[in-house]
Amino acid sequence: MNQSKEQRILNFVLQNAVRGDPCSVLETIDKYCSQKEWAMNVGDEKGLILDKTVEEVNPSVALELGTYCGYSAVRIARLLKAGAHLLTVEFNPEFAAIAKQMIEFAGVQDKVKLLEGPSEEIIPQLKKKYEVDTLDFVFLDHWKDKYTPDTILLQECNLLRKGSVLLADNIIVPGAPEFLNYIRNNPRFQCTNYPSHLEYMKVEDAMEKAVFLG
Ligand SMILES: Cn1cnc(CNC(=O)c2cc(-c3ccc(F)cc3)cc(O)c2O)c1
Ligand SMILES: [Mg+2]
Repeated sequence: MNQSKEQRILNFVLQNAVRGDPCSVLETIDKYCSQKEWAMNVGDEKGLILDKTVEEVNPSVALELGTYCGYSAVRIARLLKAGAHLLTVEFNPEFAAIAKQMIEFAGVQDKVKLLEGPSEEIIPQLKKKYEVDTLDFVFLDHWKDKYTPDTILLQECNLLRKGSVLLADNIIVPGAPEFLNYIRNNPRFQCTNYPSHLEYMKVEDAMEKAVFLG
């Protein structure tokens, strides 16, 4: 059975990156996906916006929705302080299997918990099953039509506190118009737009930061 693109990306990392070196893993994925096969990792340009936001928040508990191959999980985890951790949710079992290996190869597995399943089922379990109190940082990068329902669900489950920071990818491409309308017109969020480009392309994209005001 021929390999998936995601398997080819993982194999390229296993053969070309330095085990235990997250930066090497990120560089190698970006090299493959810019030169050989495009893939929907957040990439190195929007990745810098993600880095700056994570460093500014310095989260103890972070949540990522949409793991894919684990690129942004490695990107976030490499910046977390001792004792901090990232919970990352992936619905697609093939992607989750790739991401698990990517996270372990990068050596950040002690900081990352990969949860496989639909976000709408996992979010209501975070407090009791995963011992989360509140989330300091949330990276939204899954199905774009799930950004809004999942943001509402996070609030309903009391997982956000005053100052919790949401960062959403793909505001322009593929686009999340309903989310943008919801979050920018919601007085409980303070929003900031970060213009950028679609990963590995000259196409315009953007990220949106939304701080929960409590
Ligand atoms: C299958 N699947 C599992 N997770 C997801 C959620 N992610 C996306 O859909 C996603 C899509 C694109 C994109 C795709 C085609 C295109 F022409 C332009 C952009 C870029 C991204 O950064 C994304 O995050 C999809
Ligand atoms: Mg994305």
